Amino acid sequence: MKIFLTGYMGSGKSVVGEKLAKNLNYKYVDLDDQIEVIQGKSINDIFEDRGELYFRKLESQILDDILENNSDMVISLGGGTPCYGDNFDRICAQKDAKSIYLKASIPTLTERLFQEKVHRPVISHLDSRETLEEFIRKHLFERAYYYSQSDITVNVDEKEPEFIVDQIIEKL
Ligand SMILES: Nc1ncnc2c1ncn2[C@@H]1O[C@H](COP(=O)(O)OP(=O)(O)O)[C@@H](O)[C@H]1O
Ligand SMILES: O=C(O)C1=C[C@@H](OP(=O)(O)O)[C@@H](O)[C@H](O)C1
Ligand SMILES: [Mg+2]
Repeated sequence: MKIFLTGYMGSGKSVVGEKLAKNLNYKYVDLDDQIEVIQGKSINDIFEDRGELYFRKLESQILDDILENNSDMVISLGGGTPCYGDNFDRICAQKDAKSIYLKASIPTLTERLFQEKVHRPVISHLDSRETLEEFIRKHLFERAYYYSQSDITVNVDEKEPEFIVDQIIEKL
């Protein structure tokens, strides 16, 4: 089975995904890490040198490779992956797969992303906590349309990653 983690930046897809894969003894793929390895560049540098559109094309191509692979695996998507092109339709069309939305509140996302925005080119220009929060509010409003079509939703606020893993396994 393939398990896709969806959700906004900072919702914990990478942290939870890795632990979930260990727990299930599944292969683990972080889509962003794959892109960085294949390109030999950080996500920031890809955005800066080639632009977001180029990044979105890579993201979609690597998703194709994952969809063609038949191993059991947990895949941490990027926050934008389900929201571009037909990526989410292709994920939904995959046999023996489940998508899981890690749902975090705006205050939780703002708190986490304010510490880590330098690694995320989509938000790195937002200087204050207030502008970041306002951006997240609008952006999440658009993107939640996609995330909420996932098979399973798990609320992640104030929960340890290990507890979230247990909840996912229970819901699966
Ligand atoms: N359940 C959690 N509780 C506390 N901190 C978390 C939790 N999940 C993720 N984090 C922290 O939030 C930040 C973003 O997590 P990450 O897994 O990179 O999110 P994503 O891949 O969805 O962008 C990291 O610093 C991570 O350690
Ligand atoms: O939401 C987005 O558009 C993005 C999310 C990032 O992944 P995380 O959600 O793991 O931070 C990464 O793919 C890139 O910076 C763009
Ligand atoms: Mg991530």
